Amino acid sequence: MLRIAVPNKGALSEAASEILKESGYRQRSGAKELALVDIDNGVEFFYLRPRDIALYVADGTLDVGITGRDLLQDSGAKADEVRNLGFGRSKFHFAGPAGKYTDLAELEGKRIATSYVGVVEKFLAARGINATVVHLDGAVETSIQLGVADVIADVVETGSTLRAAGLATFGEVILESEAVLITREGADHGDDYEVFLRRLEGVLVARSYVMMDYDIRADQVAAATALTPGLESPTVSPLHREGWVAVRAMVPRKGAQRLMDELYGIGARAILTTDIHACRL
Ligand SMILES: Nc1ncnc2c1ncn2[C@@H]1O[C@H](COP(=O)(O)OP(=O)(O)OP(=O)(O)O)[C@@H](O)[C@H]1O
Ligand SMILES: O=P(O)(O)OC[C@H]1O[C@H](OP(=O)(O)OP(=O)(O)O)[C@H](O)[C@@H]1O
Ligand SMILES: [Mg+2]
Repeated sequence: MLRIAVPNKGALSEAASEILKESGYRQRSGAKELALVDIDNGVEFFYLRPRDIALYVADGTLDVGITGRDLLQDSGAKADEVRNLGFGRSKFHFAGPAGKYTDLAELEGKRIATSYVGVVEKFLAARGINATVVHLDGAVETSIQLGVADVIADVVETGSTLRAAGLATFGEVILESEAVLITREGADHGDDYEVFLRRLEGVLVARSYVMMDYDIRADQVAAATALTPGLESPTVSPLHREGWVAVRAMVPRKGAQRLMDELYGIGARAILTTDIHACRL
């Protein structure tokens, strides 16, 4: 059986279970369930802290896992990213009292509070900056007010937690993160793994593409299909109306509205987009 680690709590947990459900796998019915066997699909799921998942996967205890890129890098575990999953996006930043810091060189000699000691120490070493790293489990924004740190290094999503604490980021983004699928380097997990990957890929493509249909005059087909080339090639079917054809192609969801405007501009009519729920390419 393929053994898969899924975040049990936190920012990645719900979205991870959601994508697995969309991919046709059983998921647990309550947060207290720690493991679940999906016999029909030959897969066993283990619900674990996202921070621990890379370690289980790297040592071969589990075959595949969903975790955050930042957590994977922080752990230093020898697991590989197989696929980015498009949710749980965040940026890792240094931050201090608003207006007080502008440059990362100012970190020299400071006390830096973080839950991501691995990421921060690697960054400081690469820049040759000497600073003291203070390890906290969470709520790091409060540590400055409480006097245990001068600056923090943390995950920023909307920025509202920083603002509420009177803090602001400074310097460049240290790391752009999102949920990723990880596995052990060089591992061969067999057919159930290949099916798992194809199913996930199908859902990810379905999320980022829409199906577009439109009617157009036959003499404009070349121009229109240049705009909507599809994945393999667009379907062009005759219409009852003389000199017109119907075209069907998958197009990226992002930019679909602009594409509809352009198609309309070259004479296409009855332009429709519809969601795709799953696919195999
Ligand atoms: N708003 C967010 N807050 C925290 N982590 C986020 C956020 N958005 C995305 N993430 C990502 O989620 C992962 C952190 O997961 P984790 O479960 O440790 O977070 P958490 O929400 O802080 O959970 P908890 O605090 O309940 O332990 C990281 O990969 C991080 O980049
Ligand atoms: O930019 P934002 O949208 O405000 O999100 C980022 C905040 O969310 C997370 O905290 P969480 O709620 O997980 O609490 P924790 O620090 O105790 O883990 C993270 O550590 C930041 O504090
Ligand atoms: Mg947290």
